[in-house]
Amino acid sequence: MVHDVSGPGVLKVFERLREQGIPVDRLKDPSKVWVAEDHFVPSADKISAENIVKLSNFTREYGIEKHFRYGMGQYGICHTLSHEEALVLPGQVYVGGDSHTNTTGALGAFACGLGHTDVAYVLLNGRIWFKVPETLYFQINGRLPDHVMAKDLILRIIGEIGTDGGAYRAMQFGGSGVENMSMEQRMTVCNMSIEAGARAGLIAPDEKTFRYLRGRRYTPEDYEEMVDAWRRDLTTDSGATFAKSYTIHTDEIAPQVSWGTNPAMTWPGTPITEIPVDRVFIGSCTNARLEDLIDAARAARGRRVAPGVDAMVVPGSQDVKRQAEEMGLDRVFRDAGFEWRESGCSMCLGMNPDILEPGQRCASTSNRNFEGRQGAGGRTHLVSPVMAAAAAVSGHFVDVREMDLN
Ligand SMILES: CC(C)[C@H](C(=O)O)[C@@H](O)C(=O)O
Ligand code: SF4
Repeated sequence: MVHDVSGPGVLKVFERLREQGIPVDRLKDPSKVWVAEDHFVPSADKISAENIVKLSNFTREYGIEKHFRYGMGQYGICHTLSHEEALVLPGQVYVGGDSHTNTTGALGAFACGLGHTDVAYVLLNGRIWFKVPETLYFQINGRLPDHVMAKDLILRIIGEIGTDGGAYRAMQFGGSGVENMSMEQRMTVCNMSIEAGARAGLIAPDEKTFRYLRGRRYTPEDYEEMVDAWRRDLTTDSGATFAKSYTIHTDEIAPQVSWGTNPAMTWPGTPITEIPVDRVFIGSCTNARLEDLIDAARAARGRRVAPGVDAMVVPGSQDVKRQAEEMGLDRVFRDAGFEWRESGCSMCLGMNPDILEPGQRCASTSNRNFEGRQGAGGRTHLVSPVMAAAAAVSGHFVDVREMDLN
């Protein structure tokens, strides 16, 4: 997978190879390649327009058919499309020109992000070299308490092990807590494994996974036979050894609000209700799937965005948007004063016009609170969708467990 940032980056690598006389006139297998336009949107500036032209030329020249174009039918964030369109299947090795490619480990694929040079290599050769990572195993027991979401669980885990706690390891999640999670929640967990430095996030596929991938646009014709093989082969070996194992009881998890400028900093010791917010962003590859929007709507329904707060909802894909609209969620958000937008990365990163102004503080369902991530001089607090919506209607952070949710 390449998108509107990594695609043009890969093409630069192609140019350099061409200068050195290395042939780059055909890809190993264009049917295994797909392209998304998500990072620069919404944007009408020169660089983004040029990048979209480069991507279009690229897919035409190399015969790539799976190109999800901004503004046309189904499009959105690459890590939402990869699942919704069944572009990746359990047991596959999937690489993408984006660090959150880890998300797709939730399907039981070995999925990870690569730099432009490595992506170029894969496109041309159909293979890549990996040092097999050691595995950290997270045994999650129980069921997430009311109002506590997968985002809270993964923020809590990263808070515990640190942003290098998973460095070049696979973080595997299992146990009843994971079995009880929906596919969408599992994606949130694997998505943020990269924030602990992990090479991959991984969840063994189960009946939920198989059901989820059935009947999608790129679900293969012999899918049921594949499922039979996966049921047999893609389970955790009983004698598996892990570099380290952790046990987490879901009832210990509380709603989280990140503090500071990396996703491991979650415990400020300041009452969250004393922290006012200026902006609220419900979106990104971490938390903009249908279930996330349903959860956020529980805090928005029948309420109003607090005066002075600017809040927006950016569905992860146009299919998510359409399904949410069929459920009337757009009305819930709009009536409450949220903006309801077209899909893309939007305010997750400061690469398009959706940015914080200096000094603004944002409750964001995204995954990175690095300095200036959402705009120079802005401050980001990472939260779950329901915590973000609750902050929007309250004007400051609140503990959703104390709220009357609809
Ligand atoms: C722009 C892109 C290459 C980058 C990434 O790889 O993660 C972006 O998606 C991000 O979240 O920072
Ligand atoms: S939504 Fe954010 S984290 Fe995800 S791919 Fe886009 S910019 Fe990266």
